[in-house]
Amino acid sequence: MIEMRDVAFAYPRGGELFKGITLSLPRGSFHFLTGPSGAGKTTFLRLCIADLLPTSGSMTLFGQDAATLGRDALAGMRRRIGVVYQDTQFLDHLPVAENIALPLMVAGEPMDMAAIRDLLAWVQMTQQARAMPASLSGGERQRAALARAVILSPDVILADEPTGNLDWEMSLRLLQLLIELNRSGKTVLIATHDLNLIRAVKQQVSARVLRIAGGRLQAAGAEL
Ligand SMILES: Nc1ncnc2c1ncn2[C@@H]1O[C@H](COP(=O)(O)OP(=O)(O)OP(=O)(O)O)[C@@H](O)[C@H]1O
Repeated sequence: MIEMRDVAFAYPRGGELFKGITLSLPRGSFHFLTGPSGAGKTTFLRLCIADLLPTSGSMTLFGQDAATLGRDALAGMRRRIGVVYQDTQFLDHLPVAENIALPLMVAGEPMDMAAIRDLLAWVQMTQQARAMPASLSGGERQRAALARAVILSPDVILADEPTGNLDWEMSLRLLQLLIELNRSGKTVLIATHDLNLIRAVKQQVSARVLRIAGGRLQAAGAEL
């Protein structure tokens, strides 16, 4: 799905953030990305959706070289990748159901009301369909964010500290949804600081844990 070969990245006017990254995220795999604050986890996820491009090395998305993709091709690729951010932004004047449906509108797809209802039920938000985003709890916001990230049926789901503001119980609930997606064949990559959460998930699925630190990406140590 996503492959990187000897990738290095530096922000303009910044030093090299990482280098020598070779990685494959195959179909149906489950990966965690961990590492100290500022090591580059968010940057790495932005590379995975070709929001940023490697400064050297190569990256392929769904078999195509990311550097050669034109705007339309890139937009097509991004539709196949759903992203959940730590602090998800919603359009505050639209109810939850419309917020979840936004990617359909942006993609020019018909409003599939049955799919929206199914997704709301899946994230246990049926009661909140008409609620406004400002009234949601942190856990509800993140579940709505996950529903929005998967409304276009992406092949890959990237989540950047999706449980950062949630308590343990709610974190597990959210992770359970991501596990379900993985079991249905989706590729999942989650950036998180929370090693306990990684341990809990690893009891249920075979997940690879990567650690980014000191500019390098490696398999995490034996503590996991
Ligand atoms: N747009 C940008 N321009 C320049 N430097 C940036 C930009 N975004 C991030 N950085 C820098 O790149 C480094 C990595 O940031 P990044 O957000 O990827 O780290 P992170 O591992 O996700 O951190 P955290 O765990 O705190 O969220 C940081 O030093 C950050 O200041």
